[in-house]
Amino acid sequence: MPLLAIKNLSVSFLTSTGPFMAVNGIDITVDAREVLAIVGESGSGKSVSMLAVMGLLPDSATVKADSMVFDGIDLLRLEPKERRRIIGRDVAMIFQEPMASLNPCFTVGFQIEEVLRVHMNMDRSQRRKRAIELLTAVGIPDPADRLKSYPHQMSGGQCQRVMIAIAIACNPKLLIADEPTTALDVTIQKQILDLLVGLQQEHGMGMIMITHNMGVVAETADRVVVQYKGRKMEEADVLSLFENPQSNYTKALLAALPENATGDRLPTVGDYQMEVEDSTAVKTPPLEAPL
Ligand SMILES: Nc1ncnc2c1ncn2[C@@H]1O[C@H](COP(=O)(O)OP(=O)(O)OP(=O)(O)O)[C@@H](O)[C@H]1O
Repeated sequence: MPLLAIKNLSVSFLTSTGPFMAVNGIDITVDAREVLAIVGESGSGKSVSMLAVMGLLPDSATVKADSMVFDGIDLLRLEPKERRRIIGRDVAMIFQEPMASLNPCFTVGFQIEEVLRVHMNMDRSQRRKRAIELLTAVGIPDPADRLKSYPHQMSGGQCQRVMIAIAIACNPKLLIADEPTTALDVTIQKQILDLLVGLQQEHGMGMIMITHNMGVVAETADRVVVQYKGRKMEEADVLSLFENPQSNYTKALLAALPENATGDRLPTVGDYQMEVEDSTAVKTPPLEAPL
């Protein structure tokens, strides 16, 4: 049984110009201990799909799905309070902007301990001990001292490490990482990816890695879902996707990698004249790389 199985997820937003369909009939599964990457360009509905699982979308969103089963329980059939209890403890999410995700008014120690207080029912000394353990696990030196730091006293990479510490604080079964390295310096990105994959393996978590970066997919994923304009274009294990992509959109994403450039300029996804008619049909594109 998969850890998470979503069937036929759709999300639409009420906007001033009428309803806007951000996610359109997507199925997603991830197994325990598996890393699933959801890849696609900006606006393809990657974040919205996962925010729907977390129950974090605004009131203007309408979420529909046939089922959304996590660890054997259909989240759609739970009372909001019960759903929040499961989601906060067993499913954790980290976001692109670590500085924006942490509260600037509280020390990182307070913010880590708050999660432990709410979800793990630990007393003060247990929380402090666990917070030090967590900062050690995410590679922050002098953890006992750093607990007293405010987010602005730490670098972007360190803040992302703190966010990861908060995310794994309750030993979640599933970790959703939404573009966790995009806002970071290139030299730090690899360290954070390695940290995430290391923790995923050590703790046996399932992980969903949302990214627009095929390099990140290659580094981290076992399996990949490719999304475009709210629809699933392709799903494959990572090797098959890179060696034998089926959809033209995936081919376009791969062709746009700098190492695959063949002409004077990089091809763009637009060069492949994407036309989405239904979740599987994409018109045959001109596949030669542009000159
Ligand atoms: N609250 C909202 N109201 C209206 N439209 C929204 C809202 N949130 C997201 N959208 C739209 O839904 C679509 C999908 O957004 P989403 O953030 O999931 O894209 P994404 O693939 O994760 O891209 P990115 O990597 O840029 O975050 C976008 O067109 C976005 O503008």
